[in-house]
Amino acid sequence: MSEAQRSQEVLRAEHLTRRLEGEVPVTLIDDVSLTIKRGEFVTIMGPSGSGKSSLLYLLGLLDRPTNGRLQLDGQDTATLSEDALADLRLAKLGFVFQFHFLLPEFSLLDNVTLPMRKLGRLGADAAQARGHELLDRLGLQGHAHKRPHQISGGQRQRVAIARALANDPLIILADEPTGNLDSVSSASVRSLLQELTRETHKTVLAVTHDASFATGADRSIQLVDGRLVSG
Ligand SMILES: Nc1ncnc2c1ncn2[C@@H]1O[C@H](COP(=O)(O)OP(=O)(O)OP(=O)(O)O)[C@@H](O)[C@H]1O
Repeated sequence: MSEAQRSQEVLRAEHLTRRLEGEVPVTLIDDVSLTIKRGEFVTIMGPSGSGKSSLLYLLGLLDRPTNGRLQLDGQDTATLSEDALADLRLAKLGFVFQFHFLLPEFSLLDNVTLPMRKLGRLGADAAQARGHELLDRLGLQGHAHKRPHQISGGQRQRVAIARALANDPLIILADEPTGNLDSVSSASVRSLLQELTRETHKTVLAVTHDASFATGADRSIQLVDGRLVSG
């Protein structure tokens, strides 16, 4: 493989396996190998309990495999400490979950600038300016100083996307991002994520039950019983 091809890869999983030991051992993910390229919009689909969230957690460095290797942006992650993994997540990954996980006592702007303040790359003024820019981009202009309970569920999810974009991540990982939304808000969140891949060349990896998500995706990964069956 040439260097140029390799640099297009943002994630490379080789034989990833995640087993839970115990009286009755459970294999959540079973020998999954895949590569994700820069700018791809990939959905992860499959029946309930097939391991979609487990795979996303492994790919998002929120869990460690029992076997196999994972490279993020060319870096092997196996030997990294918990702190180093947290730093890598903060700098290179953005997460959107089914529940927004916004901090209720913080304004929307503070929720969005929090990851920037943690990373410390931008000064306070630049972080505020970027926070406003992201909220505006996501159709939340005029709401920056509201708190999460003062806006709708669809708007909260858009704030969660703005927060995921805060540190200009390489990859956005989304776990059922439209699972709690009505159909209109779902469509808006879906098209926002799709626009992001087109406009900013972000890579999006989304677990979803929503077939219309897959229609607009570059690729759909199918899981059954923790195994990759296509994609
Ligand atoms: N901590 C755990 N202990 C025991 N079993 C677990 C644990 N976490 C997940 N599982 C099991 O592993 C399997 C995969 O779970 P996972 O949540 O990854 O599936 P999923 O495809 O995302 O499901 P859903 O679509 O219902 O959210 C399921 O059978 C689940 O019950």
